[in-house]
Amino acid sequence: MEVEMEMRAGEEIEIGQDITPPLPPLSSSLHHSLLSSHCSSCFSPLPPQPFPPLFTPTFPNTPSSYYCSSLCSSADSPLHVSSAEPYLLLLLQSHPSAYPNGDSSDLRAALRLLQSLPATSPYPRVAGLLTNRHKLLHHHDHRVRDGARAMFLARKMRDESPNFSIDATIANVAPHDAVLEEAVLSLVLTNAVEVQDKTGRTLGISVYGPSFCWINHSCSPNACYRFSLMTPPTPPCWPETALLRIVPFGRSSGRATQIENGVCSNNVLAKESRGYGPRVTVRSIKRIKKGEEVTVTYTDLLQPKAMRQSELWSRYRFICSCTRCSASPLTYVDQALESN
Ligand SMILES: C[S@@+](CC[C@H](N)C(=O)[O-])C[C@H]1O[C@@H](n2cnc3c(N)ncnc32)[C@H](O)[C@@H]1O
Repeated sequence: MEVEMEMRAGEEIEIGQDITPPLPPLSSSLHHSLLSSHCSSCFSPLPPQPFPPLFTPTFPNTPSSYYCSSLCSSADSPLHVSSAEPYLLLLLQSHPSAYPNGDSSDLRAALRLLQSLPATSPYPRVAGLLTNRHKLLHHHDHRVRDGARAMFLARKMRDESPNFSIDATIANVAPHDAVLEEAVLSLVLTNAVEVQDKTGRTLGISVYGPSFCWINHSCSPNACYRFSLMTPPTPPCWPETALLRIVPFGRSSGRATQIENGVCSNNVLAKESRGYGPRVTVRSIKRIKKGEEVTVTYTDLLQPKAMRQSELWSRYRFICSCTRCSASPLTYVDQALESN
């Protein structure tokens, strides 16, 4: 039976309080267009050129990862290479039709996650995180099919290196070869958040553990989140339970039950978390009673209801039924947004 996860307040929470510690990402990746201007490890802008090469790209004249310091390079470049990212970037450069989406950040975050996952990962959850693979594929989601195929090809090229031929590799992919890649890419599309700097500029995406990813959406949320960009060496990794003021609940057949073991012991990837990269902290924006569900928004709340719903459907394939969306007549705020 499928269990849906949610997070609830474990204690009374006043407005404007941090309710999680700064949580490190399981996987993150810069947006494709920022690869040559920002550090792939800490996401900060690269110093002006020329700066000493800190990492030699696998393929010359192909987009790659660059780093602002030798610490960032030694923290991140082994995963960049072992996850098959250089092969994906080479593939997308020479065969852009392999993933017409343009931005490769979701595929790269998924490749990195795949590299650090335990070999036996159960479906429909991987490391506790919902994949939503069936739901996304059921709605003919080409992002998942095309993206998983590109990920599969990149991993195959890495494994066959140096004897691969891109054209021969593409021709030899069978329709059901990329099931694992489909699951992990679906997980990224379902759970990743856009990382923004202090000015609100979007830098890339990150996937966090269950303490963050089990928080559901509401168009009238009681919490928000912010990022802190961390340069290695970072302060010691917070145990996920330190300062964690929210507790996980599993809902099946409408009934919600608290998950006894807490988040940390359920999080098989907690030990694998990179410790560097953008950390996320959740903060209350309303008073939250003990036992009340904690929610954030997955969409721009300054849009009319129809646009919010359409965005949530096209990205996540769910219809929001929060109090604001089901209010009839429309709330005062929604009336004002509709008339603009
Ligand atoms: C980041 S996960 C949130 C945790 C998720 N409920 C779980 O069981 O792991 C995002 C997914 O949760 C579900 N979800 C989140 N907010 C929702 C809402 N307000 N109504 C219905 N489904 C929601 C959707 O399936 C969405 O793709």
